[in-house]
Amino acid sequence: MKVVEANELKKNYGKKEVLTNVSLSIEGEKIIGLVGRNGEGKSTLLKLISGLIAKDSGELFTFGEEPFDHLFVSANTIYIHPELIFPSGFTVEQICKTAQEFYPFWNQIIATELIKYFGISLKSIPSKLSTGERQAFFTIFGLATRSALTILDEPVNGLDDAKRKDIYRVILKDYMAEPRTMILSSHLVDEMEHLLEEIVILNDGEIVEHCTIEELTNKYKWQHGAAETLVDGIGPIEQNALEGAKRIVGYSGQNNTQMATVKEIYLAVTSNEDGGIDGIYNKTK
Ligand SMILES: Nc1ncnc2c1ncn2[C@@H]1O[C@H](COP(=O)(O)OP(=O)(O)OP(=O)(O)O)[C@@H](O)[C@H]1O
Repeated sequence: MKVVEANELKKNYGKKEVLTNVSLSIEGEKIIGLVGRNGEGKSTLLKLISGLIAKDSGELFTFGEEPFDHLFVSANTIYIHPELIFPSGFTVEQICKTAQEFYPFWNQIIATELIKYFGISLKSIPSKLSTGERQAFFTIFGLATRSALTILDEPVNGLDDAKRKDIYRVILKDYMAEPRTMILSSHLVDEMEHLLEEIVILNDGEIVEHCTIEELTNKYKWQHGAAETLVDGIGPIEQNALEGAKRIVGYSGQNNTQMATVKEIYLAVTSNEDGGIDGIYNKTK
């Protein structure tokens, strides 16, 4: 069964069109990265998949069901995001205890041991934790539910370098201990790339790429040469005094190419080629 299936999915907030035409198919146990620029609609898509908000039109199925307000979907899906709110006054320990009643595969040992490892007191109240501590708790909570569809929206938000490294390791270990479908959304593509089997790139209300990391890096490459010799590319041309111009292009066998990183490809695929910040300042001259 497909875990997620979307066809021509649309979502607006009032007059603001956010998702205009999303088609997506996710199946199997794997870790998938969802990336896109700020405000492109990643969280909106994840909320739709989790059944927290309703679509406007198109088709959307999670575990074969229309997800909005669907008990089976909510029992098998966890959506963790930095603005998560737990019942006020509940301690971390009480939240974990209550979670056992909601989540049939809840792993109490993993939850409490990881919470302690990250230096969080079981007696603390999430709203009183520091941003990084709270996020670590949220991500641990999401993983400990062991939900068949585990969605982590910005799982390392506010965490320092060392803690981010730890959280990535925890995500991978937890996935290996209990393989399931995980969707991670983050802007730190280069940091989480090693965890991902597939990547989904959202841009202008649509999915512009959904493939394995290997397919992505085989598809787009840096092309080098004099500016006038470069074929039309997708990214901005970067001038380099020694090497001539270079840009990322859909690879079509040119021999003046070299591998681009996932982050470079993501930035090129989602760039809007207006005048940018330079253009704004040039207007004032
Ligand atoms: N409840 C809402 N009401 C009105 N507009 C909303 C609402 N939620 C989100 N938006 C708008 O929809 C757009 C997409 O928001 P969303 O949070 O899905 O983007 P995102 O890709 O997750 O962004 P970011 O990377 O900055 O977290 C934004 O322009 C946002 O302002």
